[in-house]
Amino acid sequence: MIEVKKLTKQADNKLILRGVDLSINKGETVAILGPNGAGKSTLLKVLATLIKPTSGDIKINGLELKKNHIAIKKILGYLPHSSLLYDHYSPLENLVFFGNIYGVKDVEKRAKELVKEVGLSFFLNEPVKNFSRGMIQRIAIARAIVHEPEILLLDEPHTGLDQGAISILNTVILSMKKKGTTTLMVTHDFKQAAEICDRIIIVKNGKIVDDFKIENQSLGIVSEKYELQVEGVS
Ligand SMILES: Nc1ncnc2c1ncn2[C@@H]1O[C@H](COP(=O)(O)OP(=O)(O)OP(=O)(O)O)[C@@H](O)[C@H]1O
Repeated sequence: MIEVKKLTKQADNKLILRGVDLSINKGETVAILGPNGAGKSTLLKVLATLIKPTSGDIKINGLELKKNHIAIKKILGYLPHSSLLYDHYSPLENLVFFGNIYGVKDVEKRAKELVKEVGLSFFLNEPVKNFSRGMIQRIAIARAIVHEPEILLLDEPHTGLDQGAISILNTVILSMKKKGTTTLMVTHDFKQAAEICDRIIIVKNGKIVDDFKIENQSLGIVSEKYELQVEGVS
């Protein structure tokens, strides 16, 4: 459960988030859409405890973010724009390294399973520096879920992935959803948002301007509402 009240974020005299109120239930898969510069990544970074809000309250699983960021970090999986991987390490070494930080049990077994899940077993021991952007993104996704987080925060997860990898990622997100994981996903890809999310939030100028549930993977409704809110087309 994520509860955000009157959240603002200011940087360099610019108000990036202007009073965000948001409540997300356990197990929901939520897409955050919006134009460039709307504040989507900033919202995700605040929730990921990477940057501090200027004002407002955030509670995650009933814990206040301000006071409990270490406990909260353990239940979060965050995929930023950059992969956070070590270039000279292989996928196995990277995942074992990050798994150990989170105290993952049988970490080598878990790492190998994840590399298989993202379809890169053949490259298990190759240094990541030799990988393509899409391959790096696959391992970055594995890194974000190595500790089986309760909450997944994904910043443009589909970017750079080929069709095969997109379907692997969607399978990973949906299978985590079945286990009760809550996912927030910033994306520009309406098709993927409609396909795997059950709720859409539209952010514009640092505010939530629409928040609705979708059923039956309805891409049409997503595009229609986005155009209405962001491009002012009715
Ligand atoms: N640390 C910072 N200092 C100053 N301005 C910042 C900072 N971080 C972000 N901004 C500005 O805040 C605005 C929102 O940035 P953010 O990255 O959250 O947007 P976004 O909605 O994720 O955009 P995109 O779709 O392009 O990734 C942008 O104008 C950005 O330049």
